[in-house]
Amino acid sequence: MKITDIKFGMLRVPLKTPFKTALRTVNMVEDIVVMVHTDSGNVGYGEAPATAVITGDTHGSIIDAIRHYISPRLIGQDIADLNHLTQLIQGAMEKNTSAKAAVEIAIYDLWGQLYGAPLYKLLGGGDPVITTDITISVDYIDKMVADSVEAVERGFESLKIKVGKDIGVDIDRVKAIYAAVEGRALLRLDANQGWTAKQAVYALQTLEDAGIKLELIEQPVKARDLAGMRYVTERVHTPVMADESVFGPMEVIELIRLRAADIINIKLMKTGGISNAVKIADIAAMYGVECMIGCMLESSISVAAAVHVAVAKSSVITKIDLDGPSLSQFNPVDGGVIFNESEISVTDAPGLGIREIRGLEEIEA
Ligand SMILES: C[C@H](N)C(=O)N[C@H](CCC(=O)O)C(=O)O
Ligand SMILES: [Mg+2]
Repeated sequence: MKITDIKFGMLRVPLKTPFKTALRTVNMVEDIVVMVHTDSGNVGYGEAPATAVITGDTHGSIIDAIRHYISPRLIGQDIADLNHLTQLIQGAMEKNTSAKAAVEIAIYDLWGQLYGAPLYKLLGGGDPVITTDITISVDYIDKMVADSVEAVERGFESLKIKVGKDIGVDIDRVKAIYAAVEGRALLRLDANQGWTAKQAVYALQTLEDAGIKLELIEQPVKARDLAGMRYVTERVHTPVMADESVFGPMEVIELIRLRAADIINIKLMKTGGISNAVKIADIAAMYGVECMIGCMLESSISVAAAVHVAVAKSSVITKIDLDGPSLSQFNPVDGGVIFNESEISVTDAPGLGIREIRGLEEIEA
C-alpha cells in the first residue's frame, strides 16, 4: 500500500457552549482534516486544530508544513514501513507538532487498514471502553456551578474545572463547585498557566485546608517555568500535572528528572502524533509516573486516535480528558470510535474505522 497523494479539508463543528480558558475563548472546532490517499484506494484520516496559543500552529502553518515539508517525503512510501514513515514525518522540520500529528494519525489509520485490525490492537491491545471527564469553562461562579451540576446529571464523574483568571475568584469558584457536586464527581483543575508559583501554592493550600480534595492541578504556572512547577509540586499535597510544559519525550525526561510534576498530560497535538505519545507513555511507565491523555478542540477524527492510544497504554495512561466530541454540537464522523457522553468505546473496525466525514469543506490543492 503506497502513498499517492495528501489532500486537505476544513471541518467546522460549533460547540455546545463557548470554551473558555485562561488562554482563550473558542466557539467552534475549526480543524484541518488530512486525507492520505494510497494506490490501493484506501484513505487514512488525520486532523489538526490551530491551537496557536499552545502549540504555535495556525491553519496556514499546518497546511504549509504538510504541503511543502512533510508530503514530499511521503509520496511513494509504503505504509508497511511504519517506523520509517514516522521518522520521515518527525524529521521533516522543527516544531509544527499539530501538522505532524495529523499526518501521523492518517498513516497509523492506514497501517491498521493494511493489517485489517483496529489500531489499539496493533499498539498492544486493551479494554476497548474508557471513561472521559468533561471540561467546565472558566466563567461567573453561578454559571460554572450550573454547568458542573448539568455535567454530573449527564453522567460525568470527573470534571475538569478551568481556572487561572483571578486567584481570589478561582478559590471561590472551586469551593462553590465542590459544594454543589461533592461525592458525585471528582474535580481536576486546569489553570492553563494563569497563576504564579506563589499564587498556586496559596490557592491550593487554601483549598486543601478547607477540606477540598482535588484529583490534580494541571499547568498552574507558565509553560517554561519548570522551576515554578517544581516549587508548586514540592509544597502542595494535590498532584501537579504538566500540560503546556511538556511536548515531546525529551522534555518529559527532563521534567521527571527535575521532579517538576507528578503527572504528564500527553496530547497528540503536542507530541507530533502517535509515535511520540507511545514513547512518552513508555518513558513515564519506566519512571513510575502516571499520565493523562488529553486533546485540544478536536473532533472525533484525531480524538479517536488518542482513544486508541489510551486503550493500548491504559496501565500508565490512567486519566482521560478526551471531551472534544462531547463539547461539540454534533459528531461529523460516520464509523470509528463511539462517543457516548463520558463513555467512549472502540469498535473492531480496521485502523480508526472512519467511513465518512460529513460537511468537510474542500481546500484547494
Ligand atoms: C478540550 C480539553 N478538555 C482541554 O481542556 N484542553 C485544553 C486546551 C484546549 C485548547 O485551548 O484548545 C488544555 O488541557 O489545556
Ligand atoms: Mg491543560
